[in-house]
Amino acid sequence: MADTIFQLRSLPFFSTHHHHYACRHSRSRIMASSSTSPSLKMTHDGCPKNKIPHVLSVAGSDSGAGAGIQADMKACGAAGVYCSTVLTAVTAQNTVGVQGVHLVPEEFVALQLISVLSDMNVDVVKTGILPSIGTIRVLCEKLKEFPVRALVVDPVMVSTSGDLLASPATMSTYLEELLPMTDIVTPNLKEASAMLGDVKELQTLDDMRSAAKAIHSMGSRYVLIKGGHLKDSADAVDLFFDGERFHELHGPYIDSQNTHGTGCTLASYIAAELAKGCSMLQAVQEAKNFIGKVIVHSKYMVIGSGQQGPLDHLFHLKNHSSGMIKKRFNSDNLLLYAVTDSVMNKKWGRSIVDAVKSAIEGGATIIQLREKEAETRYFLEMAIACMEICRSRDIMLLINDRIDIALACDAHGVHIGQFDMPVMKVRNLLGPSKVIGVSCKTPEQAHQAWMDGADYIGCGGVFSTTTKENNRTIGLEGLKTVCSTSKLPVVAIGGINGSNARSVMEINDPNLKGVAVVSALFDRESILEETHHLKSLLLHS
Ligand SMILES: Cc1ncc(COP(=O)(O)OP(=O)(O)O)c(N)n1
Ligand SMILES: Cc1nc(C(=O)O)sc1CCOP(=O)(O)O
Ligand SMILES: [Mg+2]
Repeated sequence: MADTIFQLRSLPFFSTHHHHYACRHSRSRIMASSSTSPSLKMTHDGCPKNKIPHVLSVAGSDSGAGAGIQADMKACGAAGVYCSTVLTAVTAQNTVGVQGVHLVPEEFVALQLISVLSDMNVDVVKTGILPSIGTIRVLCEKLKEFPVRALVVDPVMVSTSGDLLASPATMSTYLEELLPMTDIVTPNLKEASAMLGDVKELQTLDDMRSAAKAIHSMGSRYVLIKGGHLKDSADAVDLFFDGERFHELHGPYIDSQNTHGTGCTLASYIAAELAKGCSMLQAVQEAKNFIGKVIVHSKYMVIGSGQQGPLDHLFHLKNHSSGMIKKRFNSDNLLLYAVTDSVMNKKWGRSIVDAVKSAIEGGATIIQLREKEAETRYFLEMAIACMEICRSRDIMLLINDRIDIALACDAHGVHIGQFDMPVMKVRNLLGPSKVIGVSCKTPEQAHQAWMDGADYIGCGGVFSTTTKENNRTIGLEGLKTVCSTSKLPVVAIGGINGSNARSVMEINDPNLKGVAVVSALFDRESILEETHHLKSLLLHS
């Protein structure tokens, strides 16, 4: 306590800087629509200063850096938002478990809160573990003294084994004093049930709806119940309630050991998006997308020997070519994508290998072996021979549909459709360094492919074709729609040839990287000449 008083006296802001915050003292909470409030000041040389979105995390430290303050900082960093921290507890933990907890005295929690809130233009406060009644009260008091735009509460109250971490008295203070100040609370199923007195285990979406209503009536303006562990559901369904309407947020349930800290990360990412000016629903959707991606990217990471590894929040900063980390796919390779066809090769009396050689000589930038008729033994022999050619010419070779052949010949990747093996299963089998392309006709399919960790999208049929039976065409309009929302590079396919390739590229969307062609190259007398001709058209369009 003596140390605390000494520090209060030694801080300069009490007498001189207090007036800066007078304008922030009326609490403006996050509304259903977006809002930003950049407060620009000038530097001494007349340049405008940028107000950086700022989240304050009031939470515990995790020495293993999977959860707690450390996860919060990384999640905010990934969202491009500044994160300051007030520690409420220090834990000794790793991937095996929690070995010890040391609570930070509430006077010192108060001092940290004053230090940050009085000086640093905090937009949004996010809470994690609040281990005592005193800590909860100190936080409520300081938030009244230094209002912020939003309060995001992650109610860390139930351990993964199901034990209640908060005493009944602490829980009451939480519900009666903190929840009415809360903009969004993000319990998982067990926490939601604990908040409601543990009278019922939440098992269905209907249970989640009733719980969300009850928690909303306790004072939180928005409620997000995370249904990650909901029984009998293949999806990870979260339920968002805004006081009037429910929104179900669906995402694939991703089977991974590296999920420690997902709750902290989700709440922090919501806080970060709010700090940037998103509406509450947008913030929740962005956070859900981020969590899905980060779990996929963290799946193969090995840190620690325990059951629950951490997430790799900053995966997008990495560009390694090591086997462990995903190789970056150069989308320029999609410019002229040559897709083989065994029926056409038979018709013209040539082997797959000769067809591939000619296409590469003519200027194809990537090859796909699409051999619907070929027997497995022959297909594998041809694929191995084609891989040798492609490796020597530094051209990628992908296999259509057949994950087994891709594995056996160590192809650069695969192309799969909506009815082939699911992307995430393929990723499990091939590992992070292989390229996965997915056929998509709609923005929803393209979004899913991105969420699942695909590398590019094949979009078509742009025009009608006899190469693929019963293929629905989407036209140039359909191609434009997919390209305009896609987060992945796109290659157009279906009926593309020398007379229409320009019109395809002229939709002029930066996501459209090239055209994939079968018959206009392989159902012709000279593959080399046709490829060469199409390549020069593409280079000059
Ligand atoms: C580049 C590219 N785009 C789309 C497809 C079509 O794949 P899919 O929908 O799986 O159909 P099949 O090719 O298997 O008949 C593709 N092969 N390549
Ligand atoms: C293999 C394939 N996939 C399509 C899709 O729409 O996803 S269209 C198609 C056939 C493309 O052959 P061609 O260039 O001869 O028209
Ligand atoms: Mg297929």
